[in-house]
Amino acid sequence: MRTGLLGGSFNPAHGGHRRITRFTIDAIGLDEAWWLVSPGNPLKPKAGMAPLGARLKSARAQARRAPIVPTAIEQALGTRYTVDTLRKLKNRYPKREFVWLMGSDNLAEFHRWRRWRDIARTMPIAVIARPCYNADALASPAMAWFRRYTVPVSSFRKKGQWSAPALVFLRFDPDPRSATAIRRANTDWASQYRGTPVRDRLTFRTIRTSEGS
Ligand SMILES: Nc1ncnc2c1ncn2[C@@H]1O[C@H](COP(=O)(O)OP(=O)(O)OP(=O)(O)O)[C@@H](O)[C@H]1O
Ligand SMILES: O=C(O)c1ccc[n+]([C@@H]2O[C@H](COP(=O)([O-])O)[C@@H](O)[C@H]2O)c1
Repeated sequence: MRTGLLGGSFNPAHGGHRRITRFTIDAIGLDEAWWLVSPGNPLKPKAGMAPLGARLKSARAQARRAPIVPTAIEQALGTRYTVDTLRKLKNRYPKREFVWLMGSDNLAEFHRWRRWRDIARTMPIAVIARPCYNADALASPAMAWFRRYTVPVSSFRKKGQWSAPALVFLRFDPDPRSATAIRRANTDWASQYRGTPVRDRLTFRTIRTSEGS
């Protein structure tokens, strides 16, 4: 099973997440993608972060009828840093072939992530172009290191084992949507997702929608 992993705050999930994920599934030949709804991005402030359950519910709504599985598995694994999450996921699902997915805004900051080169050695990475961030991403310290590992899309689609480090840069119709814009327009977006707890379909855990993550 070729599985893409899109980590994020999903505060809230939006149509841009759905669109880039579906494009990526088609472009690099994935069976499905998991959205790892983060208990808390280590580089982002806690203030303004909606409860994990509400963010997971918003992800469920956006993933409907698509081969996308939203999950709060990092909470179950007890991990915050991506390097730890990916190592544990590979141990837990040894038969899956994973690829890490992220928008170009994250590539621009990637050199600040804990042990980012180890992340790159753990699994291949697909970066999705994002309006306003591509120039910074391509000029970033991480990209200077990745340059020698950059591969064309066609090599991702080939059958057989993926190798790492490998980075593919995907350019689709740019999608300007962002969670920041949604929060600006509606500071209380999470209220529509309050109420009944949400069951994580991957971990079978039940997560409340009213409290901090
Ligand atoms: N419109 C988009 N185009 C490309 N990548 C995107 C887009 N929106 C989100 N992503 C990527 O999806 C992942 C999860 O994003 P996240 O949940 O942080 O949403 P966001 O819209 O970037 O949020 P915020 O505005 O709060 O930073 C990240 O890798 C991010 O780069
Ligand atoms: O591991 C790190 O050091 C690290 C630093 C910043 C962000 N991340 C991960 O990057 C993903 C995108 O986060 P975000 O908040 O930009 O949507 C999410 O899975 C975070 O846990 C990871």
